[in-house]
Amino acid sequence: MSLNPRLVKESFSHLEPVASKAAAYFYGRLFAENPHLRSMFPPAMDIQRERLFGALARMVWSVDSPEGMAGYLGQLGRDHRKYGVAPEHYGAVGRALVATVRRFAAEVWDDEVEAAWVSAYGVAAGLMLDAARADATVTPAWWTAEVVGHELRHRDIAVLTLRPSQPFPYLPGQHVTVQTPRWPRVWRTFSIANAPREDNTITLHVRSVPGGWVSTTLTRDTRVGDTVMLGRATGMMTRGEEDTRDLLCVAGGTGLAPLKAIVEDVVASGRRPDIHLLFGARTQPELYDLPDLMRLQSSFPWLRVLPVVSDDGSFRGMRGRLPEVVRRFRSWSDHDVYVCGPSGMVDETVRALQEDGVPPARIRLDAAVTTC
Ligand SMILES: NC(=O)C1=CN([C@@H]2O[C@H](COP(=O)(O)OP(=O)(O)OC[C@H]3O[C@@H](n4cnc5c(N)ncnc54)[C@H](O)[C@@H]3O)[C@@H](O)[C@H]2O)C=CC1
Repeated sequence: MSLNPRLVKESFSHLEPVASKAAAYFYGRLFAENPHLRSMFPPAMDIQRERLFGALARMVWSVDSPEGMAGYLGQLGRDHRKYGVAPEHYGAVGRALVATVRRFAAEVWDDEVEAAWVSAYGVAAGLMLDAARADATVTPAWWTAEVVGHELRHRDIAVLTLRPSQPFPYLPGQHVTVQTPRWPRVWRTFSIANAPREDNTITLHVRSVPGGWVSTTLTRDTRVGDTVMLGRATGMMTRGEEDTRDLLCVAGGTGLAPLKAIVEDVVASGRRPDIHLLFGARTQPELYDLPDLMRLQSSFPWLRVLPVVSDDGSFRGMRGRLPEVVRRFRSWSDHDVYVCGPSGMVDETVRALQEDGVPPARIRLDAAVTTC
């Protein structure tokens, strides 16, 4: 059976306009044929459905680029270890997937298209399984971690320090998935807010969002001494050895977390680039980490921390929306720039930077972190 990227892509385009229906059908079919698999998934499947489609779309669009496919699916395979996924589950998923595409791409479906999907899924599953097997020889599927610090810095924002029970490797700028005992099988992603420490602890900045099971539990119902589970750290918003330019970090709200980790890492490296850290919040009390940032600034004179408040006329410091402050402050065209925060803020800030002449390759963002 040959891999035929064109047939896979053409047939998949019939699913895209009906993505949520197709995802619901896929899981319905999977659980009807394999009821024992239902207990591996969280009670509410909405985020799961979105993730499935996002993952499928990435697989399909990289199907003719072996490197892109291997990189992404390898990561996915390693990440799926924490769900308890075993080799036999791949067959069940493959059958439900092919049945789903057959149903929603019925008008173009024939034996050739079916063969193309079976072949593409076989390659994808093989890449995921190989990566998961190799990973199992070097790291656990997940880590337990004790909560050793919990500070409610604002009504809705907590800073948690966790001590994983085994060495927890990560790079500054990466994020981690967290599960709490209150919500089994519900994993949510948070950025790590510190450069690696000798005591192996990590810090997370968590804002409780309305309806957010994990974020609310971590903010309001978690205490020192509690235990959580961590998945492996992932993410591409990291610094390379060759990154030696001055830095601009633009942080909106808890989007500060990964940028603080990067700044701490630069400070610890002994290098001395100028760093501007714009930390934006809607109100002054939401500048939840300012005292810590000011301490960091006083120990590293090349760092300038600039708090910016958007919705509070009584704030006596810099006021405005982050993208506008970025625009009016100075030109950043010779800087490496990291941007993290609400998606609207990130999009607008990126536009401002591009208009200023910062090349896209020097603007670093973190992909799709949903924290709720
Ligand atoms: N690794 C990642 O990608 C991470 C992403 N985040 C994301 O950061 C966000 C933080 O949310 P909050 O703390 O509630 O921030 P927030 O809503 O309180 O806003 C923080 C700052 O961003 C500005 N802002 C918000 N929306 C804007 C828009 N559309 N255009 C221009 N400026 C805007 C505000 O004026 C304020 O200065 C969440 O969406 C979270 O998912 C947080 C941590 C890590």
